[in-house]
Amino acid sequence: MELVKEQEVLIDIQNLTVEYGKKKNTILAIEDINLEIRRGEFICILGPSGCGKSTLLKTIAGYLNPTSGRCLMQGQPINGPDWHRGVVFQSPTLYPWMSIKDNVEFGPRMRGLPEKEIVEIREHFLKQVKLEGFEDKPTFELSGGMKQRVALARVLANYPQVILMDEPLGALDAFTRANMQKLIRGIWKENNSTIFLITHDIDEALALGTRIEVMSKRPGKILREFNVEFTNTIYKEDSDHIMYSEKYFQTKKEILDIINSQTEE
Ligand SMILES: Nc1ncnc2c1ncn2[C@@H]1O[C@H](COP(=O)(O)OP(=O)(O)OP(=O)(O)O)[C@@H](O)[C@H]1O
Repeated sequence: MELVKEQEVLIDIQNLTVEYGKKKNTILAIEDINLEIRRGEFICILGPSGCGKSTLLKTIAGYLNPTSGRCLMQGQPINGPDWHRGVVFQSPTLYPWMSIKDNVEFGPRMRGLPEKEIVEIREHFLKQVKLEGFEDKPTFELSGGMKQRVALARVLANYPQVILMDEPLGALDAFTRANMQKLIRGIWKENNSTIFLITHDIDEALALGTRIEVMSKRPGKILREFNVEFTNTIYKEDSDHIMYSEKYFQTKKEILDIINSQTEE
């Protein structure tokens, strides 16, 4: 943990409150959130349904403005979406008429990179998400897991400073989900990425995160923070065999108790 503390703060959220609507019809979604995201962290957000997790992510992405408080990236207020924060949603937002190749090349092409570099980036990231050989397939033909891998490659191709994921695996079957978790962990490690991921699945947060933030019911506040490192120990080296520890089950129960306390009337 000491090492992480020395890393640069990429996102600095200070007393963030976000409301929807105007005047009498406002909905207070999140209230007074303070959170720092440091380079290399894998932050997982858990909380009851409707507590404001997506609102927090959308504010970091720059889609929503703070009602009060601040959301800074490398010291500068976030004023709108940009390539430094790549977003992966539950339903992959791909261009369905385009091939996998064109979807992944889209960002680098928009940034005006030379053709040779665009091809290198595309080949590198399609290999990383294990889709080499599928370049020319149109994306409407793909399974849910494949689409999500294209969405991930498309975000990675922009070399974002932070990757924001809003329940990226929520719509996948259990088997594909487990494979995708492994893939995301591998990419995070290999690229030394910084990831902020929303999930409803405590096991997913425990298996991936280096820090878990548990939110209250709406208006969402951060109730507890858990520094965890099961992501580095949970898999036996070079195998798919998962090793759960006493500490794992203890932490899971603590988180479950907090979330249950927020959903009981
Ligand atoms: N555009 C909007 N206008 C008004 N209210 C909204 C809007 N978007 C979200 N909300 C409300 O704000 C609250 C927080 O929503 P948000 O989607 O951030 O929660 P969440 O924790 O991500 O939900 P879930 O777990 O169900 O995905 C909810 O009560 C929701 O109904």
